[in-house]
Parts: sequence; structure tokens; C-alpha cells
Amino acid sequence: MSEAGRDYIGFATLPDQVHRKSVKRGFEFTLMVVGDSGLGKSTLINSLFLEDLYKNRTISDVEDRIHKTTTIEKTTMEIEERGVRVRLTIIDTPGFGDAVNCDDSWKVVTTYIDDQFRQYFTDESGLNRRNIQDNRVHCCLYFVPPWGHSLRQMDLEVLKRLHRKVNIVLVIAKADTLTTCEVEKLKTNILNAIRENDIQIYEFPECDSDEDEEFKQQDRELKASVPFAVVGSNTILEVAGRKIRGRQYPWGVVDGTVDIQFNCEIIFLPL
Ligand SMILES: Nc1nc2c(ncn2[C@@H]2O[C@H](COP(=O)(O)OP(=O)(O)OP(=O)(O)O)[C@@H](O)[C@H]2O)c(=O)[nH]1
Repeated sequence: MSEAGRDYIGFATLPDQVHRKSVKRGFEFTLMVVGDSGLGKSTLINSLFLEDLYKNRTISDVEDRIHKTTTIEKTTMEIEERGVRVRLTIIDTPGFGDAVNCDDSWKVVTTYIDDQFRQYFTDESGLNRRNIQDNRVHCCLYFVPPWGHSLRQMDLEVLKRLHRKVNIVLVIAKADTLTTCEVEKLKTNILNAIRENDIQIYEFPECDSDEDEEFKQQDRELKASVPFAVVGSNTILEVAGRKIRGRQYPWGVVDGTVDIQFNCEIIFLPL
């Protein structure tokens, strides 16, 4: 083969090579969802990944919940978007915050995260390092109830124990139950609370200076929306000839996949 026809392999193509290898192999991504029962965690996860991840789940009765301890429930699925495969694992924490005394709700969650780090370290130190399964938790979606004024003492206790172990993304659940002003106020209070308590939540990386203006604007809006106000829905509605996952009210439709139309709050999730 002539020199000109030969593909150049070198440092310059390194990002390409890494990219190609990763695309071929696929990625592993583990997302943990933490929050009280009924905040819409399953609904949001189902709406985000367009799957029904919790088909077999039954609703426990109130009596059960009073004494319930937090458990870990793991669901794995393969998803593919434009040829890129992702092995997505959702770690749910049913029972979190349900018990009358939830002093220890955080323990199950932190123990699980620590165990995964330990397992990964052990596998990496072993002889067969090629086929390690990465079960470490990459991101934790923490659901804040919409009916409070800020983070509760319990949220602060949990977040203080989690923030050095995992990337935390805070979301205000069921944001369609709040007005624009209420959302803004709650966001300000939450941001003040995490600052006062030295809690580190996930920060988006700096946007490259050579990105186009539209991308930069999107990036600014995304950063300004933290903590994200979210609305989930598993109902498909037809609005203006378009099929959306939304929630229907007498006064309008909340598009769960794009924005909260009467709140002008955009739902972006950094996945
Ligand atoms: N108004 C409103 N209701 C929602 C939203 N998301 C979910 N719901 C409703 O809230 C109820 C509970 O939703 P789930 O997704 O089961 O809540 P969960 O947090 O997974 O609850 P557990 O499985 O008990 O932990 C359901 O009736 C949903 O339809 C939302 O964004 N807004």
C-alpha cells in the first residue's frame, strides 16, 4: 500500500482510537436514585430511558412502610443510541425515608457505594484485569420533595455522607405542583443550604471556547437550572400532532420530556 493510502496511526488519532474502542465495547453507567417514596423516581427513570423498568414492582402497604428499612434494588438494561451501546444500571433504594425513624437511611446507601469501590479495587489488583465489571455508582439523582422550603435535616445528613463518594445531581421532584416563583425560591434555598453545609454537588465541566454560540447558550442555561426541577410522566399524549410524554391538566399540558410549559422550566438531565 502506498504511503498516502496508509491510514496514519499515531498520537494525533488517539482520541479517535479511544473513541472507536469505547463505542465498540460500549459504556457502563450506573445511576442511583435516592428519595422518599412517591416522589416520582420510577416515573422519571422510565420517562428518561423510555422503558418500563419497574413492571414487576408491587406497592407495599402503609403498615409495611412504617417498619421498613432501606433496600437496594438493581436493574440493568442495554440501551443503544446512534450506534453507541450503554449498559445502564439503575440502583433504586426502595424504603428510603419511609420508616418513622430514618436516622440510618443513609447507611444502606453509603455501604453499597463503598462496597462497589472495594470490589473494583480488588478486581483491579487481581490477575484478570481485562474483564472487570465496573459496578461503581457514577451518579446519584437525589430527589428533593417539592413541598418543603429547602433541604430537610434528613436530606442534609444523607448528602453530607454521600457527596465525597458519588456525583450528586439534585432534582426537585414533581415540579408541576409548584408555581414559577415557588420553584425559584426553593432553588435559591436549596443552593444556600448546600453552600452553608459545604456540600459538593456535581458541577458541569467548562464549555470549550471553540464551541458554537448556540451550544454555549445551552450550556449556560443548563448550569443556571441547577438544581433541576423535573416532571415525569409515562403517559403518551398527542399535542399539536406531536406525541409527547406529558401530564394533562384542565389548564394545559406539561411536556415531561421538554419543558414545563407554564413554568418555563427546562428539564435537562446530564446523562
Ligand atoms: N404531579 C406529578 N405527579 C407525578 C410526577 N411523577 C410521578 N408522579 C406520580 O406520582 C406517583 C408516584 O410515582 P412513582 O414514580 O411510583 O414514585 P416513586 O418515587 O418511584 O415511588 P416508590 O416506588 O414508592 O419509591 C404516581 O402516581 C405518578 O404518576 C410528576 O412529575 N408530577
